[in-house]
Amino acid sequence: MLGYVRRNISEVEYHTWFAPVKNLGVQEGSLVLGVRNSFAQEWFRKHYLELLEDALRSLGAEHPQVSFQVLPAQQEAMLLPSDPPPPPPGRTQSERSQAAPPADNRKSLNPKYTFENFVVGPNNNLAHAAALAVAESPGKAYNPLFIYGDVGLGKTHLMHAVGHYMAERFPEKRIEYVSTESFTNDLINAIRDDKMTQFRNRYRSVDLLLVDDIQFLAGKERTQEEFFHTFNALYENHKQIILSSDRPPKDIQTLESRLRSRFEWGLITDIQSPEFETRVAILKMNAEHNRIDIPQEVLELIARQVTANIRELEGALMRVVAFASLNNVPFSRAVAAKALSNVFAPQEVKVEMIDVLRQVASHYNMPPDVIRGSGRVREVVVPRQVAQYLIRELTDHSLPEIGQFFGRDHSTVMHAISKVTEALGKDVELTGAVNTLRRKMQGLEDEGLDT
Ligand SMILES: Nc1ncnc2c1ncn2[C@@H]1O[C@H](COP(=O)(O)OP(=O)(O)OP(=O)(O)O)[C@@H](O)[C@H]1O
Repeated sequence: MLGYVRRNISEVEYHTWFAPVKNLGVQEGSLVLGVRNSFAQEWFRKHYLELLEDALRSLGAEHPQVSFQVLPAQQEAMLLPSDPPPPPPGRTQSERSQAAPPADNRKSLNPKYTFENFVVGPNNNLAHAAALAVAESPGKAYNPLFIYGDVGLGKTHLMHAVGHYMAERFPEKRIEYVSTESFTNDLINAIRDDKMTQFRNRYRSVDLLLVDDIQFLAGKERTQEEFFHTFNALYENHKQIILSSDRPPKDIQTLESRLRSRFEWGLITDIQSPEFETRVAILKMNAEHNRIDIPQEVLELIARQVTANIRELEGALMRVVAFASLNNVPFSRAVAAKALSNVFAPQEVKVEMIDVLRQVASHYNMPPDVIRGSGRVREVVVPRQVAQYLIRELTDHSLPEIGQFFGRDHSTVMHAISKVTEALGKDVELTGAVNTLRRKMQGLEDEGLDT
């Protein structure tokens, strides 16, 4: 069936969407395909349902039915499998291959969330260093390790990375990742089914316990009580505990003080929103893992628009890839702006001085440095004035800042702006250039896209 699909769509499209799909078999007469998230589910329903039904018809099905199910997080792999992680420091490949066969101690871990796949930047380097220290000396370096930060910034990723690292080195160790919600539900079920001994055995016999979203312990007295005993049992046996939360322990309301103080025993570290360069690096890594060749300037445009949440950043990249492949157009800034325009209103598109300069340079077919340089011939002066005019219009930069960018003072920029303003409506060529460039920069250039 996949052969049929592959013949009918582009290679990029196939790799982006179909390579990660899992066949979950036939349920109630419908072929069920597992997809990585709800965005992909919606996308498949909208764009590939007919194709898949045709594929089934080509195999003789009379009334083909296909449905899509989101895979649970731990089954969700990289879109395409990446290379296996390198051996941890201190062990050679041959020693590694003689080690015991990997136990299923990674079953609660997402295979994508490794240290190798974690981009380190100023926003997360302390949390990363702490996680690495814990991975190297579990139960010794910092116990517990408490990581906090806003939604989608990599807390779960780092916790799992410690798990993978430990699983690789000590296949016999027991690793358990659980959300606070699952811990609570397990407890409720254990109480209901009279299975508290099993519950305690399960959580108190692990070597590494990773608990996500610990802030949800707030207000749950019975769960807090049980977690307190779990914590003590592990701690006393020098087992490593890592907790994540959206806020530091002191800000978790209605948390028993004995728990709060325990959470503060080890190391508390936070993760902040990534800055621009880190966002671009994350996008680049994602694109490389998925073997998508996408120009840096397109990645930069995406990174400028999605600033606060890495999960959304990854979603934005997927949107752009999907949009370009469905419209069969190469990646460009205009395509990316268009792909994201439903999610981010055009006025939110942030344009930087360097973007304007690049666009003007490409419009006039000359290197950006020549426009910024000292040349005084009309062929260079006009593009320079246009660039300064558009920067003033499309960015928040002040006249002195624009002047500095061009190595000139603010009065030169003022002069450039008034020159362009005067010429608009009179000089047809210049007016055309300004309008085209403005549209491009605002992401409104449609490049003949079929939307
Ligand atoms: N530094 C990073 N490098 C690469 N990918 C990252 C990085 N930080 C986060 N991610 C990716 O961003 C996505 C969200 O990360 P994660 O689920 O760990 O966030 P979180 O902080 O636990 O969020 P939540 O509070 O919603 O649970 C994941 O796909 C993760 O792989």
